[in-house]
Amino acid sequence: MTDSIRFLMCAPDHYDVDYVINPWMEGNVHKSSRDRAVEQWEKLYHVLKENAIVDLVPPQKGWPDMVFTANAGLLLGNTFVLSRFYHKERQGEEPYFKEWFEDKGFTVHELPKDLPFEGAGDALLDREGRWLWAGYGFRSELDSHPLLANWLNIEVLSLRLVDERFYHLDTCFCPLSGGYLLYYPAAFDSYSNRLIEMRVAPEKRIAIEEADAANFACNAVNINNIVVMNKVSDSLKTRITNAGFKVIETPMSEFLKAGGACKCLTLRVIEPVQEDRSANVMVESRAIRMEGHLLDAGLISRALDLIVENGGSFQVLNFSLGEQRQSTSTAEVKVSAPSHDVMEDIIALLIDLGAVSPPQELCDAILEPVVQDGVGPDDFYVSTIYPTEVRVNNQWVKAQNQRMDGAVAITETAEGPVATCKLLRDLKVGEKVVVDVVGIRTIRKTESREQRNSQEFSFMSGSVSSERRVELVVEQVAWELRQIRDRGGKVVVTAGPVVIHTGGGEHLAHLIREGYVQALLGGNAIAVHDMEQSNMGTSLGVDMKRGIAVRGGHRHHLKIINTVRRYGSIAKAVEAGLVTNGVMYECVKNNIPFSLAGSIRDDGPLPDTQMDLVKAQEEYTELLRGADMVLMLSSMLHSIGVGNMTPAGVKMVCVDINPAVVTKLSDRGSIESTGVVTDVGLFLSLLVNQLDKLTSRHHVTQSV
Ligand SMILES: NC(=O)c1ccc[n+]([C@@H]2O[C@H](COP(=O)([O-])OP(=O)(O)OC[C@H]3O[C@@H](n4cnc5c(N)ncnc54)[C@H](O)[C@@H]3O)[C@@H](O)[C@H]2O)c1
Ligand SMILES: NC(=[NH2+])NCCC[C@H](N)C(=O)O
Repeated sequence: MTDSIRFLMCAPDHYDVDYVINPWMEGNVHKSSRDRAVEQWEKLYHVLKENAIVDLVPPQKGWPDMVFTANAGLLLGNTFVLSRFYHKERQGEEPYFKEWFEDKGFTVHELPKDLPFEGAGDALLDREGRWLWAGYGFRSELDSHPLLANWLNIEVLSLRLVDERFYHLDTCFCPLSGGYLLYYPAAFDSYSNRLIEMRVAPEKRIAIEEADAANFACNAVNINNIVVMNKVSDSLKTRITNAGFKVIETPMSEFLKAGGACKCLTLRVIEPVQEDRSANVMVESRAIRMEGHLLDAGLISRALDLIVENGGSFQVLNFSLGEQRQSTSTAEVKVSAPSHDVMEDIIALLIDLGAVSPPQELCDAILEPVVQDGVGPDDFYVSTIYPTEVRVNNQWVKAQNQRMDGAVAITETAEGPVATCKLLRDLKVGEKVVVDVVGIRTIRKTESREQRNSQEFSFMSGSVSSERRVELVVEQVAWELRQIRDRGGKVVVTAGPVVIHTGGGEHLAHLIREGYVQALLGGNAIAVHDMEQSNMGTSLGVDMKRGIAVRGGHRHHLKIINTVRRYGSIAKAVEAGLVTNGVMYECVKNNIPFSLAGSIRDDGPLPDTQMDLVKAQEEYTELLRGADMVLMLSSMLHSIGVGNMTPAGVKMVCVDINPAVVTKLSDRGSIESTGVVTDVGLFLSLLVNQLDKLTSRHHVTQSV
């Protein structure tokens, strides 16, 4: 028996599965055998007693989970942090554990109300006493970690649990003596896995498979070189043995039904204490403020979900609900994250939802100089599609040229600071760039309930519409196109060769001729196949009238490329009468600017195809400037390129037969984007039909 090692246990007199608070209890209510549970508990008790001292806390009727003393609290030296249980089913255990530790002379700390922390179930000391691993995500709140660090004067490393089955840290993580660690990596998020890998050398990590994890192999009691656990696979047993430990198996089937095993049934009362330790925790907290239709637009729930999904936790500090239909609500939320990097990721996402710092915490954006042309500082703020303002010299400055995936550069001018979204390659020495995520806000339109509902109906709120709804979307797009044309607005079309292959070319040509398109973006192929069709009646060698391949037709597109190259440009080929109809013909005849961006697939290319991709991106950006609507027609490559350049506020309609492409393009979190999963030829023909109907109806109305 090792004198210095001491455990606390609680006899299973009142143990049963009475309720469901974890996935293991599901379907097991009153299904565990009392006799077998007692037998298994006794066996564990005796194994431990042979190797350590075991104290007992009296069991209490009505608190069946009190057997799991690991959850009583957390001890270090003479300090005990009492658990604050997440579920009311276990909260009644707290006073009994408190009394026991106070009686024994421990200094007992209690967490604030509503800040759950489930003791040694969720906090495990490195066996050398160097730091404390603390879990969060299900039962314990991240915000409890700074308190643990202070009370216990130790470094706390926060680990996020992501698999409900492993809801307590000790179900999937077991530090062993000699710096070894037995753990199940899939129970943690990637940030936590990186942290574990940074602190525990590869040869000391014993990562286990799901089958052993599901048998609670990590829920083991380690006493020096002994590891006591539920039954374990032979291969894992060999690995643990090879690391110098002796494995003692003891059955735990009855406790598994409540989601616990060996380690849960014990609380180590004497832990190694390192003298030269100091409090340290990487957890950061910041407050944010949100205003708008927080409840009925679902903004607040989106914000809170986003915090949790990205590894943070939150506390709603105050919430004032707008009382009238038109009035807005405000909320102040404290966000906590396990590190600065995670905090930045979360805040950047919240900024996109319109979150700002509360007035008392407002400060200027942090700027760092560009020290090499075309390279930003490491921590640069990545711009999004949303209109963005940065705070410079206590003033909000609106960023110019809003686009996603850029940096925000600040230049001082005589009129004051100017903020511009810039691609990394365009950054210049002498400029300053916004880093971190403070002093940045995005401007979200606050639509009234009615506006939102009608837009949602008409544009389906960024949703992907099914075939039977195509006609409805076509009606809406036609309506928008006509409105934009009539007020002298700008519609940019991006299109791939499928438009021509599906017979949509004549319809797109019609739209251009009728003034519905103000710029065309595409690649080599749309122009090649459009002119092939105009000149030879085929598209990629397929006869467009009969729908069959023409003998030798595969050469057609090369011939047209060759001829246009001889003329020197598409415009010259049109002027010379080589091309007499179609998409490119209408662009030339109606002075509609177009840009053809090159790609690795291109044949030829056509003389107009811009093979310098930086220049092509610039041409695209230029043609997109001031657009009211972008119609994306069956080109994943060019449509995604365009999506990246287009700020929020521009209506985007993406038509593609592949739902994944449509989802990627229309899922911009902005109300203006709509996806249509359908054949592009069919879409264009319906659209032209609808526009004709609208126009004739317009004429009729006028003449009445
Ligand atoms: N001969 C050539 O020079 C040549 C030929 C082909 C492509 N290219 C070039 O390769 C690049 C990529 O071409 P891309 O944009 O066509 O390819 P892409 O794969 O990026 O996009 C094609 C899209 O069309 C969709 N689609 C297929 N059938 C459809 C239908 N019936 N209705 C609606 N959508 C449909 C697909 O789901 C896909 O998303 C472009 O730059 C293009 O110019 C060159
Ligand atoms: N430290 C542990 N993992 N304890 C297991 C606790 C089991 C108990 N039924 C609960 O859900 O709270």
